[in-house]
Amino acid sequence: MAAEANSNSDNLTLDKVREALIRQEDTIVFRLIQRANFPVNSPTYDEKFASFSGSLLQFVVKETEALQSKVGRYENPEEQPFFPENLPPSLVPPQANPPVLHPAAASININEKIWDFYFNQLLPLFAVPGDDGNYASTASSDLDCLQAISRRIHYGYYVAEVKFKDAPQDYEPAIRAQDREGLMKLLTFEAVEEVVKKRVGKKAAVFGQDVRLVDNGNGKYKVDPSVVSRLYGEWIMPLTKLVQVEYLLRRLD
Ligand SMILES: O=C(O)C(=O)C[C@]1(C(=O)O)C=C[C@@H](O)C=C1
Repeated sequence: MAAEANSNSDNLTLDKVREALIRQEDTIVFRLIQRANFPVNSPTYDEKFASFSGSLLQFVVKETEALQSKVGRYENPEEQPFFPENLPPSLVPPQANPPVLHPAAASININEKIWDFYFNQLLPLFAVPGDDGNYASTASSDLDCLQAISRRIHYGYYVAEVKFKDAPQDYEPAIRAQDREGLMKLLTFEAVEEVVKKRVGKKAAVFGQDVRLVDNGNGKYKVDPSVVSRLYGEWIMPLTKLVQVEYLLRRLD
């Protein structure tokens, strides 16, 4: 169950879900700043590292996800693993909260797309070229970024659920017609997207400034605010909308 929204579907409102998305912006911006402390460190991603069967990054992600699965991380619908195959079961008793989401949410995991844009497009925009040898820290920092971004995007389940509950008469015809485009139009609020892009850029400027006692810093940011706005505009919001559409398409099953 979503810790940040509410444990009861009747208490779930669009305002509350949007507040949860706003809080997650802070986490994402801070984690990008953390990752930007290291250069690209490309050996982290070499197809084969030392005696591992894949890269050091894959090893860190798979082993971390296995541990987190045992302690119940993936019992939360918005927490989706990057390597869902063969994850060990949770050893933690399930929570007694009534489910808020349609069970279809469990089958929607778009982490492959997130992995792809993060490593192939985003990372080169905010990590400087170079190699300082800190591969383990780099990999865990990447995983921190990936998990925060993935959680935010899969939070689309709750956004979609609340929109559906607020206006079933608008959504049901498009769902019955399996009309992706129609659903996309219904759930899109361009004015909200513009505000989100501006706000996350501002957060990157505020959180990522160089703080000095004597003067007001050097005007440089740890992560370029325009890259954070772009992250939201090109990837995070479009993929959150994709999760919403996928969820709604199955909402009446
Ligand atoms: O706030 C909403 O209504 C959402 O659906 C979330 C979100 C976003 O990802 O931030 C996505 C689509 C909307 O066009 C606006 C914002």
